[in-house]
Amino acid sequence: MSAHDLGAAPVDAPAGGVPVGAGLRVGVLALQGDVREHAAVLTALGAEVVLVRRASELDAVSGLVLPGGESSVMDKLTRRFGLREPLRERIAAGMPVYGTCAGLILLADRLLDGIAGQQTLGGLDATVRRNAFGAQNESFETRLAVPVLGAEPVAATFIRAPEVVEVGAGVEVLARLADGRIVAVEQGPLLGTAFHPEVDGETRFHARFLERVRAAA
Ligand SMILES: NC(=O)CC[C@H](N)C(=O)O
Repeated sequence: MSAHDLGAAPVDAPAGGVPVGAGLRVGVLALQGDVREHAAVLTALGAEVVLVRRASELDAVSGLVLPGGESSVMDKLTRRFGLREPLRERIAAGMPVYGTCAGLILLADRLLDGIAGQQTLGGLDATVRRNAFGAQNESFETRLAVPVLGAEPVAATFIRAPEVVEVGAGVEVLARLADGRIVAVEQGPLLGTAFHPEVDGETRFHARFLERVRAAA
């Protein structure tokens, strides 16, 4: 499904008719990765979306999505664009953030199997292993139970995905694969998934992120 299709897809407004993102201005870190897909989902949920490439754009948003892509490249680009420290400050100050795949890697306090010198932004008290699924399983789709999102399972696409190998006491595990591996977590305003709901028309994680943004505002 293309970003255009996602943007055009009707999304049911919640009871009462007001979209979950109405009146909220949120960002998508737009240095690299699947920026358009996230922007389309957030727009469909009623939010105003800012593509964040510089600190002044970060200042203008009250929540941020870290997209999928390549975490080592995003790490380098956040430093080159002078975004690393502003991002760390906003995360430390409690800004709601949703990271998918490479974005989850960026959020994690501890990283295994990064490239030499690779850093994360941190904030999420978790250890994440990059490219955790071997060559035969580099990309796969599955349906996942995510009880906090309701009874309907989540369609989850994994693309050279990380896994969460350890979490601190303050982190809630939202979903595991059948083999027990942790693939969705939440710690206060920080939400992370190893997979890509934005490519499957799955909007519930983004809606949950937007609810956090509204609560923090
Ligand atoms: N789909 C993805 O975001 C892949 C993540 C990528 N393997 C990384 O290390 O950042």
